[in-house]
Amino acid sequence: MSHAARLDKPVGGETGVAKAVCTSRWCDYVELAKLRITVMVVLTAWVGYVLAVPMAAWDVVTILAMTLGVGFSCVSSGILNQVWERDADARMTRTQNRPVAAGRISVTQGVVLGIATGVLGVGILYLGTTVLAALLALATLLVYVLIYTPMKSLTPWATHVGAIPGAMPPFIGYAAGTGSLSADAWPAFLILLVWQIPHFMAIAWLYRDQYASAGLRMLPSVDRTGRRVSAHVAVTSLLLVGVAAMPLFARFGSAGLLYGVLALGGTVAFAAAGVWFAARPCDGRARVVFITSLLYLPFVYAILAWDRP
Ligand code: HEM
Ligand SMILES: CC(C)=CCC/C(C)=C/CC/C(C)=C/COP(=O)(O)OP(=O)(O)O
Repeated sequence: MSHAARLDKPVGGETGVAKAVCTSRWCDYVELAKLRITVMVVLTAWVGYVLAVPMAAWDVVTILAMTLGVGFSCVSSGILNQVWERDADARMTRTQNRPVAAGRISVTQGVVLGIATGVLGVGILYLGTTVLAALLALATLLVYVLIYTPMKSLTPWATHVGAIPGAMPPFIGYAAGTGSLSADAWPAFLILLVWQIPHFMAIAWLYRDQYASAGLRMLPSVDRTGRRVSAHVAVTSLLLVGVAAMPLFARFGSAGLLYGVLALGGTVAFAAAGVWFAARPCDGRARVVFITSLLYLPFVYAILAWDRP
């Protein structure tokens, strides 16, 4: 069979963000790597580095090693997750075309690629940045693959556990720059930690039937009334405003007026979307929260990185 790219009609998915279906070998590798999420993860690590190191002291080799190290570690976590979840993935329309679930990449290939990229990522961080950055990346990888992934079929609290590795990349970037962590690294971690709950509850609301039929116990799949989903989204949306205000205080980074106006304004707008969804959960509102979440994170992180004292 030819390995030329075949672009079928885009699959919109319930989130409304269209994705092309592509069945060439290279598309398989790109999909295996979860490239879109990896790009976002690397960007959040960069912000951690920028918060840690003044521009005059930026080191190109460290930045390159951090980029490759975090990138490969994230790719590894995505591959091992897809190997582990291949049966559940095969039962959901959203994920059934993933290369391992669809059998285009074998389990052995997946395990080899997953371990190789993980060793490469953590190794590059160790050799090219700091021991702490490498250890944090290793812990992130292990928690995501060995704790979060199997927890998804057991309890809706898996999401809150998964949010911890999801929020680690800014810490890894900070540690790559300084070899340590201090108070001004915390807001970037906490913003990302709290942001993930509305981000994912919106997605899980839209895919609640698919998650249920795949045996994954996401909150919207087990809470059919939506009351607990509403509570989680409302509380975390409001909490996000609190953690996003932290950088304005001297101890946590002394961000300036630009951050105070634009980033906090953006946070209030995102929180308002979350509260609006929580007031009456429905697909339309969930789609707005999901799309706003993807716009909000790079926006607020860019201002956090830019508006330094
Ligand atoms: C508990 C944590 C998280 C969960 C369970 C989660 C889950 C998901 C899921 C299932 C999608 C796919 C939606 C679709 O198929 O339409 C998605 C999309 C996305 N997520 Fe998350 N996510 C989490 C954390 C993060 C983090 C930490 C980042 C980056 C810093 C991130 C970035 C993205 C991006 C960029 C997309 C859109 C692109 C794509 O669909 O591949 N997510 N998320
Ligand atoms: C340095 C390093 C290792 C970084 C990795 C950071 C990381 C773990 C990001 C992803 C966060 C997350 C829980 C995504 C959802 O996975 P899912 O399995 O619920 O999504 P799926 O259903 O689409 O597979």
